[in-house]
Amino acid sequence: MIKLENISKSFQINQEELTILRNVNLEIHAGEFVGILGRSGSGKSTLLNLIGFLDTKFSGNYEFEGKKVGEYSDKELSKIRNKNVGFIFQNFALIETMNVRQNIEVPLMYSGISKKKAHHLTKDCLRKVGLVDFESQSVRLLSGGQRQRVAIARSIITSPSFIIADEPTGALDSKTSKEIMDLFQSLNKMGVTIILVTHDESLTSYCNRVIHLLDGEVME
Ligand SMILES: Nc1ncnc2c1ncn2[C@@H]1O[C@H](COP(=O)(O)OP(=O)(O)OP(=O)(O)O)[C@@H](O)[C@H]1O
Repeated sequence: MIKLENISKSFQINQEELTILRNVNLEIHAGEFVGILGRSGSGKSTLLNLIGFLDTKFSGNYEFEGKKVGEYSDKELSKIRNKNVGFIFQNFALIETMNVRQNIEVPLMYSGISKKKAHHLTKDCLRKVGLVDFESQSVRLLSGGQRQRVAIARSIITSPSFIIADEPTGALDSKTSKEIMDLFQSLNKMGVTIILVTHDESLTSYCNRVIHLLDGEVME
C-alpha cells in the first residue's frame, strides 16, 4: 500500500542544509500494525507528515497504492488524505465546543453523506471505542483516555486505508495507555492498518513490526 524508495528530506536553516531523512526505504502493507520508534529529533514527525500526504517536498519516490504521490496536485492530495488517512495525536486535537458525536463526525462534513448515515456510522465507531453512552456528552467533561477514544473514533469514521498515531499515549497515565493500546490492537484485528510513532519502546510489543529511526535513517 505504502512504498517509500530512497526518500530524503532536508531543511534549509541559516544557509545550512540539514538532512532529516536519509534514503528511507520502507513498505507498509494493508492490515499491518507498524511501530516507528526513534528518539526525539530522529525525524519521526517528518516521516509521518510525508506518509500522511502533508508534505510533498522531498526527494525520492513515494508510491501509494501503486501511484506516485509526487504526481498529484495539492487539491487531489488533500482529497486522497481525507479519504485514506486518519490522524491521532498526543493532545487529542478535539473541538472543545462540540459534543462527542459532533467531534467524531467532523471528517464527514464535506463528504455529502446524509445525517442519518453519519449517525449510523458514529454509533458504530462509538461501539468500537467503547463510548456508546457518551454520544451527547461535551468533550470538555471527558477524561484523557475518553478523549483519545473520541479521537480514535473520529479517525476511523471514514474507514481510512491507514491511521497514523503520533505518540497517542504521550499524555496518558500507564493504565490508560494500556487501555488505548489494547483498543488499537483490537481495531487492527478488525482490519485497520495502524502506523504508530513513539519513543516509548514498551509500546512496540503491540506492533507486528517495528522500524527504528536513527538520525533520519531506517534500521529495520
Ligand atoms: N520545518 C522545519 N524546519 C527546520 N527544521 C525542522 C523542521 N521540522 C523539523 N525540523 C528538524 O528536524 C529534526 C527532526 O524533527 P522531527 O520533528 O521529525 O523529529 P521527531 O523524531 O518527531 O522528534 P520528537 O519525538 O521530539 O517529536 C529536528 O532536529 C527538527 O528541529
